[in-house]
Amino acid sequence: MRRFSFHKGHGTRNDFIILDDSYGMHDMHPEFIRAVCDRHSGIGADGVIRVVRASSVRDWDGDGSLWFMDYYNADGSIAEMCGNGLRVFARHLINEQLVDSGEFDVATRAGVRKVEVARHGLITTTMGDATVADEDVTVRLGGRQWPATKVDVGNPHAVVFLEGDDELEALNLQEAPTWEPAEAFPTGVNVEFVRVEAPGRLSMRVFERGVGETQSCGTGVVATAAAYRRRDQADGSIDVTVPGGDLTVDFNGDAARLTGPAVIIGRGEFWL
Ligand SMILES: N[C@@H](CCC[C@H](N)C(=O)O)C(=O)O
Repeated sequence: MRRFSFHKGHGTRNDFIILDDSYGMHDMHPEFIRAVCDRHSGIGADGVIRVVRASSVRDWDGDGSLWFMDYYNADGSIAEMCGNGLRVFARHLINEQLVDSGEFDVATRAGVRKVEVARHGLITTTMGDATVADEDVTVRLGGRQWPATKVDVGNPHAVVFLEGDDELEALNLQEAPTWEPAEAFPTGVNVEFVRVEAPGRLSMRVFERGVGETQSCGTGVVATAAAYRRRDQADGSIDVTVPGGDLTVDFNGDAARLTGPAVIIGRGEFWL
């Protein structure tokens, strides 16, 4: 039997198991990830975040003194980036005194991201460039289809704008959306469904690659805001409401920043 300790946290109810593994000794096998993320027989989470020193990450050739956010989806797949996970990771580093101020850099597979903890408790992170493609793709779900904007936030997104009043709530996201052309997203995609509530105010639901419907997706919120900016030529910060809460995105050119809450809810020990 293997025993390990963990923390659990969430950002707008996108929830994560956090494993401290400074020197990269833990075996992050997909079967292990699936077992701990199982909501019936495991701890239950949308993903696992391993807290590891960048110098212990084989493919990392940047600043080795940083902490690296090693992110896995609940199905065991690796993702390049997780926006909500980054804030939860930052909160954990602060709580565990692994950083010595409220402003620090974090290494991720999508590059280095900056964290700023505000006095009122919200956390702002840089999210890199949100790159909106010129060509739309098609998303299908439940016998319907929509044009979708393809956005890269380090990880892949397809953003669908819905027009009808109750359409967002009526979607059945127990079913996985599909997309065309298949080559547009060779490693899968996160699909966001969006309603514009007012200028600069959006509501969104998401079907995450490697998980299914989640209560929130930080990179999805950034992708949605970037697609909205392009569609409506909008300026200024953009507020996005997801089932799990509220997040705000602002841009400097294509460079996005995401602000929202992050909470550590407890810690425990798991036997496998
Ligand atoms: N929930 C995350 C995104 C996690 C990764 C995603 N499912 C993927 O596979 O790209 C977020 O908050 O950004």
